[in-house]
Amino acid sequence: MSEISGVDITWQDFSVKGPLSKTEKKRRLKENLPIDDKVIINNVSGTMRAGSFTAIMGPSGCGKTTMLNFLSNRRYYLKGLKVTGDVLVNGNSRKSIDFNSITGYVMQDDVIMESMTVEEVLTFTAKLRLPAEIWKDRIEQVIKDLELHNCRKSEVGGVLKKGISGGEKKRVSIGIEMLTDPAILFLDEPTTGLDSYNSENLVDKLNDLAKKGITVVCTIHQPNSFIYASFDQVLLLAGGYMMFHGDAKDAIKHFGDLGFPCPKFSNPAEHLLGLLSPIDDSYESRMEIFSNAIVPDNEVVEQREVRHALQTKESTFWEELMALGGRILKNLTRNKLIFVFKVVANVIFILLTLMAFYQICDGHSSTSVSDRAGVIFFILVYIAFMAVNSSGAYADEKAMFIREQASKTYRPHAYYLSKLLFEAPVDIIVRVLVIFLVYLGVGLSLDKAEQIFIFVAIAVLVELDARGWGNFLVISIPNIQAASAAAPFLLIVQLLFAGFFINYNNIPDYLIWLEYMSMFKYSWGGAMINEFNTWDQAKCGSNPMCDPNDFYDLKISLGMNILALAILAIGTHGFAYLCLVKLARKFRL
Ligand SMILES: Nc1ncnc2c1ncn2[C@@H]1O[C@H](COP(=O)(O)OP(=O)(O)OP(=O)(O)O)[C@@H](O)[C@H]1O
Repeated sequence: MSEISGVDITWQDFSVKGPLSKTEKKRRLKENLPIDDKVIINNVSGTMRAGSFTAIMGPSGCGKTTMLNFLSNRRYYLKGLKVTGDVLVNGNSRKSIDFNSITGYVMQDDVIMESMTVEEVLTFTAKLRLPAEIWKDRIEQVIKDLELHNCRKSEVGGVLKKGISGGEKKRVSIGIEMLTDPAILFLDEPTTGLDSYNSENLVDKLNDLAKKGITVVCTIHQPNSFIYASFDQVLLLAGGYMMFHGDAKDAIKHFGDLGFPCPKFSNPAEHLLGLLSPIDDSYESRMEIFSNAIVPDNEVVEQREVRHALQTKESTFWEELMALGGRILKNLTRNKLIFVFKVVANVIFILLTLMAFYQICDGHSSTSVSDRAGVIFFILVYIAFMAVNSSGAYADEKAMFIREQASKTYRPHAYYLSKLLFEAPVDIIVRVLVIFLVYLGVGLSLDKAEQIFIFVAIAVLVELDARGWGNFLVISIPNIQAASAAAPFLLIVQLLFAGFFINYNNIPDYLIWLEYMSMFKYSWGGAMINEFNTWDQAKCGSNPMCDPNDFYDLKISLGMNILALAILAIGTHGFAYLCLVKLARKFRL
């Protein structure tokens, strides 16, 4: 590990107030009590020294996570709260330094690309954030420090595919943050979900990192006695106060001296949490004793330079695009099941369509006109529904995107473009093959060779439009289930106003804007004009249907329909991209 100039972090007069819950507000209103904001943390100050390992502990709801968010500057998570106080780093105001570049934050959940190996995960971040001369050595160092040799070539895995263990996964999450050699490492409940062996092992590793000069700060729920003994510092929060901050061993003595000794053979952490939790009638009196005995932590830190020992870099757009593209391709080739499913779904579609509509369009009767209109509509609808669902990758990767944005690993436009250039083409190639086969099989017009190519071009634009809508929904709606429910609804509305179910003339004026936004209006209209381009009305007869342009009120030219589809594609992807930028801004530190 490179030499870190140690960093002391000081917080001064930190207070947090938050809105009352609805039920509490109702109760207070009923009892004529004031309904002011509740105090979550009340004017606390203190310092964590370089090279210390501090655990923030306290009963549920005491403000541990809020405190960690404040210290680590994760402002988005403090939204809705009234927060006051300052943070100093080596005696300098946090605002005066690039705080993000000297910190790492490990989220409670390990959000890592499941199909990649441990080494690939580390390489992805290292290549983007570190200069070419050092990234390989740095990966080796992190693997050594976090003892990841045994699993370096193993896939991370997930719920459906067994991969590395939970403890290893957590160490990989820490490793990603450690690549840039941060001076301060924040961890939100790092042992949650781990068995005691893995928890102890992890805490050991964190202790080792602290011994190398890093200021390690974590929140923790109920550590066992071995883990408690591994902390050098504990910060105990309860009832809005910092009840204790200092040596973990001194905490036992402090509360013992106040008349609450830790019983023999019991877990000190459990004993302390029991004392600080409202579990019995004597809670109020205990709190009074503890708050009167608070030793203020007003240690003055002399001002000194904040120096980041390791040189990091800002990657170029091209590097980001290539790294993201490589990750997408690895993910695609390793998730064979998804690929197989897509191929099978398309093959079934071809077979069913050909069984139902084989050469149905071959004819010159009025029935053939409605058959052609129906088949064209059916193919376009199929493409749109398949494409709108392909935005799932954005949903699966949202948490990972947020983590990577918080550490500014790449820019949102590189991410969005990588999806369009590396993920979409695989689907589009499959779809083009399907459309060729179906077009020939159902017997759509081949009077002019370009007709089939124009139809394919229209279908690809529908694919892009639907993908744009899908991306927009998945990125802009925070709830994935709500976004999935909205996608078919959005398509159904566009279907209704395509001109197939309701003739354009019959659409009420106040709903006309829905017609203009319908990708089916332009794709179906364009494909119909293309299909009947060479139509010989004389062979069909006098049935009104024999003049499809007039019967279906197809007024927009083929070129204009294609242009409208292209504008819709640019518009929907543009909106989706803007939502992605907004999402990234929320979480970028
Ligand atoms: N953004 C917010 N808006 C409103 N209230 C909030 C917000 N964030 C936290 N709170 C409230 O602040 C209090 C402290 O929450 P916090 O999550 O920090 O506690 P915690 O000690 O980490 O809890 P736990 O151990 O259960 O995770 C809770 O009452 C919570 O409801």
